[in-house]
Amino acid sequence: MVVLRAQDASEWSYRGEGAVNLVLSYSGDSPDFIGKVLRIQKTPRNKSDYENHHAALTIFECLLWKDTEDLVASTTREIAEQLYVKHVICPLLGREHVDAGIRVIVSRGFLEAVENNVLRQRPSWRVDAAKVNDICDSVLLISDHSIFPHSMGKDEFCISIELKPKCGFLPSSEFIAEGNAVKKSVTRFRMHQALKQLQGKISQISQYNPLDLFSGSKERIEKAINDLFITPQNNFRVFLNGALIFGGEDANGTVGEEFEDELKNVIHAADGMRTKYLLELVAGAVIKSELLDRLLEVQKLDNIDIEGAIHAYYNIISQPCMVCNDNDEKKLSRSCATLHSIPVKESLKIVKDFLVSATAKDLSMMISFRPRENGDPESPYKVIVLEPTCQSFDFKASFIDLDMKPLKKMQHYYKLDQRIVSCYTKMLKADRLEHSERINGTSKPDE
Ligand SMILES: O=P(O)(O)O[C@@H]1[C@@H](OP(=O)(O)O)[C@H](OP(=O)(O)O)[C@H](O)[C@H](OP(=O)(O)O)[C@H]1OP(=O)(O)O
Ligand SMILES: Nc1ncnc2c1ncn2[C@@H]1O[C@H](COP(=O)(O)OP(=O)(O)OP(=O)(O)O)[C@@H](O)[C@H]1O
Ligand SMILES: [Zn+2]
Repeated sequence: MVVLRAQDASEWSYRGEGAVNLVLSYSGDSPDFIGKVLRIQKTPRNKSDYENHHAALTIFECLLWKDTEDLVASTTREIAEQLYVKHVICPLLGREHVDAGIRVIVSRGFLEAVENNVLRQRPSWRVDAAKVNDICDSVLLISDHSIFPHSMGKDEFCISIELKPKCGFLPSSEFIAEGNAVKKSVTRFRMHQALKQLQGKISQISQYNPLDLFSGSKERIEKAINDLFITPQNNFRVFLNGALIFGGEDANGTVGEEFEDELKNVIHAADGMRTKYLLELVAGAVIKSELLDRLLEVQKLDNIDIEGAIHAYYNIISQPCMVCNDNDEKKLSRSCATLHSIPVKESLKIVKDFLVSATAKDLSMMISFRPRENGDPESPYKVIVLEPTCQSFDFKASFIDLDMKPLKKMQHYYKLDQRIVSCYTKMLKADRLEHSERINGTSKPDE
């Protein structure tokens, strides 16, 4: 069995990270690791924000996932996470687009050495927020979706686009309180932008509309990709041969000659045209891959919204419902109370579906392209043609970041939802008062 030790750490370099995991790419020559990345769990420095990520499923989570093979028998959270992807997510999103990965044993020395080696490449706010969880004894080894396996010769190029689409539909649940009706016409993404701006998390509101990306319409998809490019935030990144060339943590969306230059070996077009053509290529691949149709179905497992699912959550944990307790009947939608008399089995289904949907609303897609030479033999990949340059590309699309969301997060989801709506509604009111003319042109519903 392969065990990664301190002396192996130098072969792994920083690829990226999110809130929970650090991802490293491989630069050594072991056939076991070529074309793979390691996904290593982090732990928050301020532990009070989270559970201990290493602990296995809680009692109520065991109840929730009891029908899912060996998931509940997992002795650590890492094992449970991997089985969740394998048994729950893969069948829903398609095995051909998901790699559940395998667990690799690591020594504490390896984790410490890796942490030291990558420290300078990590964004400082991510370093302040979390460190490698060195009590983990295994990490996940998964395919590096930003390259094509066994091909990266000197003259070969691969360009990959990472998209985080977020929620692609508007909820229509009867459990949404009257005062929150705006949720039915404005996307969660758009409303969340307002809160993030207020919190100083973003400097510019993104014009990206997830409904465009999921629309199936070529023009709207192209618009969505353009908007993502203009304001990438954490929703859009570009990698060339596995190295980040656009977007990322401190992305400000500056479009420059440098980026055009980087594309030279991939898109054969005149200066000033390559970025445009790349974005067209991405839109074409989004349509051709049909991945978003499948993703949308999974997202829609959340069919009663957090304002309904929260009541089912309290049924499961057998505690008085804080939402019903805190609100007088008039504020809540009339049917909420009925959710407290449904059978446990139904509550479990509602919450399970909600959490699976939460994974689908937070995942990212990686779409990778490799130029095909004329006369290339048949390809195992899909092929797409970029009309303006007459180039054809192999392309593949995969989902990443498929984490199981902790059951305990249900309360957080409810509170965040209320905060997002309330912030957006207040902003609208303030805007109406102060700039009634301007707002008339910009607050149209998201459809
Ligand atoms: O709640 P959201 O929509 O803000 O999503 C969170 C993401 O924020 P975003 O708005 O995409 O920047 C957030 O992303 P960032 O840390 O902001 O890059 C995480 O993905 C978080 O999931 P987890 O806690 O890592 O399991 C995400 O939490 P979940 O809601 O998916 O649990
Ligand atoms: N299989 C992969 N192939 C190539 N790059 C990857 C892969 N998995 C992750 N990455 C890169 O590493 C980054 C961080 O990974 P990931 O999104 O899984 O972290 P996370 O902490 O779980 O994220 P989040 O904050 O959304 O929960 C990704 O944004 C992506 O750029
Ligand atoms: Zn309730």
